[in-house]
Amino acid sequence: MMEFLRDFQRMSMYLAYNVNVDAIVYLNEKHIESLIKEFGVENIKRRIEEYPREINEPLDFVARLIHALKTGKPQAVPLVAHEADKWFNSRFTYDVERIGGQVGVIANLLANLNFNRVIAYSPLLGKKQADMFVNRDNLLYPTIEKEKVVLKKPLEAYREEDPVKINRIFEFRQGTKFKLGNEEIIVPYSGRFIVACRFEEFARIETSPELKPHLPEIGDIVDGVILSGYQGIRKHYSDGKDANYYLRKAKEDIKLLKRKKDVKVHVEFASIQDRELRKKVIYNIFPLVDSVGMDEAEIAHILSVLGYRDLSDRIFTYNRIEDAVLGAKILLDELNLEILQIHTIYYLMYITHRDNPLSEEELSKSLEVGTTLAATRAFLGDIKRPEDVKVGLNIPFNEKGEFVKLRFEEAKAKMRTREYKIVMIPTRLVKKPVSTVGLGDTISAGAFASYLSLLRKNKVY
Ligand SMILES: Nc1ncnc2c1ncn2[C@@H]1O[C@H](COP(=O)(O)OP(=O)(O)O)[C@@H](O)[C@H]1O
Ligand SMILES: O=P(O)(O)OC[C@H]1O[C@](O)(CO)[C@@H](O)[C@@H]1O
Ligand SMILES: [Mg+2]
Repeated sequence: MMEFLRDFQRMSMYLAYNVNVDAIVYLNEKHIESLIKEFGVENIKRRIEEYPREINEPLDFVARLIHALKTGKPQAVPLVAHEADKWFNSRFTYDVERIGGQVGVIANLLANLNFNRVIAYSPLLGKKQADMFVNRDNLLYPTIEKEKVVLKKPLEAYREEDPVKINRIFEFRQGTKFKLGNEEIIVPYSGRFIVACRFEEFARIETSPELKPHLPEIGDIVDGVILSGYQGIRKHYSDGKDANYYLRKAKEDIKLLKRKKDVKVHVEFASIQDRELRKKVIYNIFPLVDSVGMDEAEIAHILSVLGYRDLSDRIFTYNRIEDAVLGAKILLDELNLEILQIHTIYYLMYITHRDNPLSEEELSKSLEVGTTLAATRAFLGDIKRPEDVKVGLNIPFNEKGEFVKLRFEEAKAKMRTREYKIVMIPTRLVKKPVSTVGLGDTISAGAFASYLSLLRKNKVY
């Protein structure tokens, strides 16, 4: 771990596109019971059956939240109605506000780990968001002056008029018990439910036309790129633009970043409820990038739109390791990724093609960086300096670890895996995490950065 931390100080990373404020509520039994009382058991059950993919009114939220609590899976559902947005403010008081979005979470993490340089871009940068970035010399926002890139601290670069996006995060904990009519529900795993604000003003996920021509030089000066935020694209915009337009722009960005130097690009996937949009993002973006990270709910969602509905349902319902391995093989092959990383509550997994230059041992080490950082953040709430990571190193691997390893070996023995390298490690799991939102982003950033560092060591990058 420590050798990676040293290496990180020589590395630079470019991040785009999403930064927001996460307004967090720690859900307790009282909150849930009072929502059920207010909206009525039958209404909620009916709405769960209808499975709304957007929040147009509060009942949509309550239904999807209760559904998420039953499965214990991480979920994010878009909020599209302004009325419902107001309801959240009147109905909940938020326990904490912190920086969110893959770019927000990862930028602060890498800057605090003393990366040489973290260039964090998002099309909008309001004051509140600029304030939430750590104020350090190695965390910079790209601006353009006299047609040249000038990297500035976010606090010197924000635009007063830019709106600030607020997502509502509901943190739930394993073992929380409540009744839905006669049904007793016990939340099986801890996690977060995200009400992702999707108003049009926040949905223009793109690089500004001024910055865009400079992406080749940015790609050239960094060691890696982490992209996310495609989940915020809409199908249609009021000016006639559509998802195809923004995805074409997104593809251009990746090609530009790789133009001067074939810099490795990681995409951190996030939940996309709309099946058509999800499919578009997968088919447009994944084939252009080297590495993708996601959680177990997201791989199930992806497999479902790629036509593997049974497998998808099995992953969602039974959490079996052989299903996750099979799903990962399908994804790696169909989209021809260099490396795919899946994080779940009990284990992390990498799958690559057999010819990947890293050994399975090295790949495992890279995953360990991911889970150690996540455990540190789960325990402390934040990682403020490299030394904090010692805390994560003292968190034991979870108690299902041995079982996970056994099932993984069994799955490998049963399946055709010769063409791949597949490694799995148990997670270091914090019993009472400060919060869980952003832990996946943390894992992926640590795993990708250490993957790059190992490629470097092997002189293949
Ligand atoms: N209490 C915990 N301690 C350590 N790691 C955790 C804990 N809870 C969750 N994690 C890790 O964080 C991951 C969450 O990832 P994800 O669902 O992508 O979250 P997000 O998108 O909010 O970053 C889990 O798969 C698990 O590996
Ligand atoms: O999809 P959006 O609205 O960009 O938000 C991403 C969400 O995912 C997270 O980055 C966690 O992965 C949250 O911090 C954030 O609320
Ligand atoms: Mg995630």
